[in-house]
Amino acid sequence: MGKYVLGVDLGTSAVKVSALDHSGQIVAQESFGYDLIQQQPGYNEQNPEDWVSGTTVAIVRLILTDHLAAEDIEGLSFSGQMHGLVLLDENKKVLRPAILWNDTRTTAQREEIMDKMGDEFIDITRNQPLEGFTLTKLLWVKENEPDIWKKAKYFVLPKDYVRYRMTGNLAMDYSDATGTVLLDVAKGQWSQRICDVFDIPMSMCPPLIKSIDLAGTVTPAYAEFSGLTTATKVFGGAADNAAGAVGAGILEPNMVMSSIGTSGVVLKYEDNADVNYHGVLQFEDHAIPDKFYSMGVTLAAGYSLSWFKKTFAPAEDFNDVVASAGKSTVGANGLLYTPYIVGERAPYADANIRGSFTGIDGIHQRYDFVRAVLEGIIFSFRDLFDIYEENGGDFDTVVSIGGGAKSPLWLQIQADIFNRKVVSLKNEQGPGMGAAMMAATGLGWFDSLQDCAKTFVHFGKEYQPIPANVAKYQKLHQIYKQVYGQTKQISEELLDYRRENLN
Ligand SMILES: Nc1ncnc2c1ncn2[C@@H]1O[C@H](COP(=O)(O)OP(=O)(O)O)[C@@H](O)[C@H]1O
Ligand SMILES: O=C(CO)[C@@H](O)[C@H](O)COP(=O)(O)O
Repeated sequence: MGKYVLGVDLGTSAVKVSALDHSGQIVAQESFGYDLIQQQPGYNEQNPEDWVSGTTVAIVRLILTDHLAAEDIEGLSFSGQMHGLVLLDENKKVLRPAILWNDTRTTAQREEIMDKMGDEFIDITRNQPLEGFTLTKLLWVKENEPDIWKKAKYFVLPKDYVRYRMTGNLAMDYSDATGTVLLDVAKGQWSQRICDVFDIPMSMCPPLIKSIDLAGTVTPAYAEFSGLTTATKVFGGAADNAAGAVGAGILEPNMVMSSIGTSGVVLKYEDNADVNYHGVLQFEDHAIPDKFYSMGVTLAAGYSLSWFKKTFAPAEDFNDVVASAGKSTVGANGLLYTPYIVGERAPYADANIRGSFTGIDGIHQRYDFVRAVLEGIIFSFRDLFDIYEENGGDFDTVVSIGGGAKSPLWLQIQADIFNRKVVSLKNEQGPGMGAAMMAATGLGWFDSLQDCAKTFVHFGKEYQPIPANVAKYQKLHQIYKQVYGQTKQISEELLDYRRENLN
């Protein structure tokens, strides 16, 4: 039996590869960053080759720098940024840069889908056809890039492409397939009806596999490229939020996950598909066979903070900038931020809304702005909690994961705004941990992901809500909720201005 599994977390800002042993300890970790290509407002692309190179560099470093013996790496699996469209030709060569989950150019296609299918679409896929999801991107290419469309023979999602390059086999797991909005969720198959209505050949849809299924072994070519051996087994993996939920131990309905990555997510485990959020929240297949989860997504969570830091504090240490918010007050001395800087997905499915600071006063310091950004992101999560509460959601524990969970101040702000206990993980790598757990379970180290969680998932510090702060944040959230409606028209006019003045 090999000593290690690798969890490959293919994020939007970077790929992080973690090596774990049988006890779930992370023995080594390497990452490699890449950029977004943003050619126009609303456009977000990445080059799939950057994902392959980044993943390979991280694996090479694990072997050469961290001295893991390649033959000890028994298996690996993935957590992948969701929805991004990777189009391949008949030789499985990439046809254009991938169009990502946070790319919102596809409002016309979203409307076209709803005009043609309406509620039938939501009944089949359990989701609205939002700009971020893969089907709208497929239709955009079909309508705007006919030469590329003619050559397109297959589509996959980001981690599926990396897995294909490692194994030579094309596949997609169910958890990511739900996010394409081409899956008939009840039947667990690609939807013939949706493919027919939009004239998409079924042959473009890759074979479906489970997250813990074996997808293949490392090819001789990839072994040479990466230093891995051809004996290493590669397992399906999951959408990053499904993987994050596994890695955060979200395996019971009384727990909720709050993830602050580039995007932000509030996610709830769903035992069955009976609950219906009518597309207001996303509804997805879980990495755990025959289980589901629902979630609401804030498009720019960690991205808001990274944008702020890059723009206003480029030379400073990230931790110092975040910690400076401690010099401000609850409510950032009366400054409010809405994180709609790339549009929003939930609770407002609105590609044209843009962010704002409201209440700027001559007394405000930069640290108040940082605090307002941290709080504004969590107010947007609070909007999602409100939806769960309106639907009878009953939960007492929030597990916080993602890069944002590195900040103790931000974890306390979450506890105060959610008015619930917030726990962090001992290691904040929820999705990477989940990916490694899928490899460990696929290899038979454990009988199930739930069984694996007992050994691999360890909670860290608990943050309890502070009653005086809870009361203040409840008042501020009522004010925050007014900003969307009052900035909607202004945002649209400003976006029109930008589009007219593109150079
Ligand atoms: N020290 C920190 N404190 C708080 N937030 C941080 C810190 N470092 C990074 N972040 C946030 O974490 C986000 C990245 O989280 P991560 O889970 O790695 O994202 P992704 O999977 O999308 O690549 C960044 O956008 C940043 O805002
Ligand atoms: O679009 C979604 C979920 O529907 C995002 O959550 C992406 O899956 C990107 O995740 P991060 O890079 O922020 O982890």
